Amino acid sequence: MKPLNVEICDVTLRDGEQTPGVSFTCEEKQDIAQRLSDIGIDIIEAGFPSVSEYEKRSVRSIVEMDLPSDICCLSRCVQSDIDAAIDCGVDLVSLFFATSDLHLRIKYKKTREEMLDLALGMLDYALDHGIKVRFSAEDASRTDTAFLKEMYAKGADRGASYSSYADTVGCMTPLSMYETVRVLSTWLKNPLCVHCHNDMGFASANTFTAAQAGAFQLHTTVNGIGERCGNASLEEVLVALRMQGGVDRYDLSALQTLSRTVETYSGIKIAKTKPVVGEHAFCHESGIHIAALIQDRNTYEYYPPEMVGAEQKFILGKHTGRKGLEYILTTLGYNPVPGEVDVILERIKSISETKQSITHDVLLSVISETRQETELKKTSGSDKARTG
Ligand SMILES: CC(=O)SCCNC(=O)CCNC(=O)[C@H](O)C(C)(C)COP(=O)(O)OP(=O)(O)OC[C@H]1O[C@@H](n2cnc3c(N)ncnc32)[C@H](O)[C@@H]1OP(=O)(O)O
Ligand SMILES: O=C(O)CCC(=O)C(=O)O
Repeated sequence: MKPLNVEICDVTLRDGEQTPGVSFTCEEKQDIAQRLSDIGIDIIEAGFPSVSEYEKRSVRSIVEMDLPSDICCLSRCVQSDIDAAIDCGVDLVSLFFATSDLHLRIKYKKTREEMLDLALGMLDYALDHGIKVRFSAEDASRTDTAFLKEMYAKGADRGASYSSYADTVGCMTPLSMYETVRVLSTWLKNPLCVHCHNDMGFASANTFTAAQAGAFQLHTTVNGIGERCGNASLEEVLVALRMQGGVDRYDLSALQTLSRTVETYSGIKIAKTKPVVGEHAFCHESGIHIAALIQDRNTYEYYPPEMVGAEQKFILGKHTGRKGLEYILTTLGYNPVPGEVDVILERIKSISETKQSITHDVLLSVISETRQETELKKTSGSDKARTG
């Protein structure tokens, strides 16, 4: 498979931090940046320096880490925002403005032309100060295509390094994303970036589909955190790139620790069923599945857990089958005698049906209870034989 031609700009430290209630300390941001860089993430969006002095210091401190990744920050089309980005010494600034008529009217009270002129002036200002610019359309997915093309064309002509398309309210579907990105990326003079939100649950799918359609820079956040329903999730996009896009240059084995780190720092709990990093991503209870998995893991695991730094787990419960139970007992060093598995299985199912988890301790007590009963039966059997 010819690998997709893409790079990742991870925006956990900026859009991820816009998750309501989340605020990373400078040290936490540095730790996350280091981990992203270790994975091989191409660009790290370190923050939005105009938010506060502390935020500005945090962005600068990440620049000073001198990581192999390029460092980027966000800026409105406002001179003081660009000055703050320049002061931080970032490699790239994402200079954004909202391009939809709705946002232009409500937020800026300006016409398309007025706002584009203002943005182009700010683009020139940033470029004159030697900083690379991503010229970004906020709410691009609800913007008139002719205006979007005009903005991108004028930005590229002035020297913007990238044109960026934000699905700010997550209104795109994979099909509309494919069609839109195909048109834009074949037409554009500079590489296209996509920034997808998750309001319909399509952020990662839209991002991957955009890559297949020709987008170059993909925006992600760890665990998919971000405004409202979040952004495209780094781990999902990286696994899709590896499994379906032929991209193998990122070190996926660090994804579990990165994900737990961001969970701790952000306080945003990861759903158990979250792809790649959820507690259940490689966890199996169903008897039919385990019976097949113990012969060949490909039957119910699309990619090996080790690839993403995780491990396979078998859980006992209502849905356990005989083969799975036998396998677990043998792995734990118990060699069940004939009939024993059936008794243990029945007990496990009925305990589980009272909503109790079958922890290791519960299993041990079920085993020991069953064994005692088997012993008792044996003894009373031999007593009967003696007396009878
Ligand atoms: C889609 C996105 O994720 S965009 C990023 C959103 N992130 C954030 O807003 C988080 C950080 N924000 C903040 O800390 C603050 O909002 C700040 C520091 C940026 C600005 O604070 P304030 O000066 O108090 O402005 P406030 O937030 O009330 O309003 C936003 C202002 O920015 C203006 N603005 C918004 N986007 C842009 C833009 N791209 N270019 C120029 N101006 C813009 C608005 O028109 C409004 O201007 P006004 O004050 O003249 O009406
Ligand atoms: O394109 C960007 O760099 C920022 C846009 C953004 O965060 C959004 O629209 O959600």
